[in-house]
Amino acid sequence: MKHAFVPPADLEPLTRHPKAAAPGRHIALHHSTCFGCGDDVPLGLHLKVMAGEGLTVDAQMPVQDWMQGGPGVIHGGVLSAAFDEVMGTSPLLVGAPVVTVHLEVDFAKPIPLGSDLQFHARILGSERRKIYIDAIAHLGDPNAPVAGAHSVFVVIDVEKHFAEHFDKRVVL
Ligand SMILES: CCCCC/C=C\C/C=C\C/C=C\C/C=C\CCCC(=O)SCCNC(=O)CCNC(=O)[C@H](O)C(C)(C)COP(=O)(O)OP(=O)(O)OC[C@H]1O[C@@H](n2cnc3c(N)ncnc32)[C@H](O)[C@@H]1OP(=O)(O)O
Repeated sequence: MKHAFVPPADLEPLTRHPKAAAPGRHIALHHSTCFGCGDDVPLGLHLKVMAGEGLTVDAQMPVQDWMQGGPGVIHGGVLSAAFDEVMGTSPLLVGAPVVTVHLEVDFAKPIPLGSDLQFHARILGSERRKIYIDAIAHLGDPNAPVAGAHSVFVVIDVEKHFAEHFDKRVVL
């Protein structure tokens, strides 16, 4: 798949945290009203990101009617949000809470409503506080991706980062 993003060639390798979720287990450390992964939001992606082998994660998302952009196909922004969630969860494998600073998405094929979209993301490495990640989405054959993404996340101190906004959080 065509893409323009070039990660730095000299990224530091990262290693799995000893307490990281085992391959095949759900990585559950975000909050229940998150648009991407929360169980308590009526309109959300409800993604369950699963630890994979090494520094990889997997997720699956049924493409529902409300996600429509062009007639009969997924909206590019919904797909981008799903990539953000899947990739943003993966640094928990290395014990690092992050926020997104950069996200690029390549749309290779129209993705029909009603399809079962699969995601696979991998951590490429780090440079200081930045973690580079890429991902693909496919409809059953990982060798035939329908979309791809590249991202840069930055490791944060969660309490400090959200201190100013925490009181405005939505609790359902
Ligand atoms: C109780 C509630 C708990 C909630 C917990 C939430 C999250 C964390 C926990 C776990 C994560 C689990 C699951 C997450 C799932 C999904 C993830 C969704 C993530 C999102 O959806 S999150 C929303 C959108 N996100 C933002 O809301 C970020 C806004 N942003 C900032 O808050 C600042 O930007 C900050 C703090 C990130 C950095 O600021 P700073 O002052 O600390 O540091 P600085 O500026 O030096 O940047 C450091 C290095 O990043 C480079 N850098 C900066 N910007 C760049 C860019 N655009 N492209 C390439 N590189 C960039 C610099 O160049 C430098 O690199 P270098 O080291 O090479 O100089």
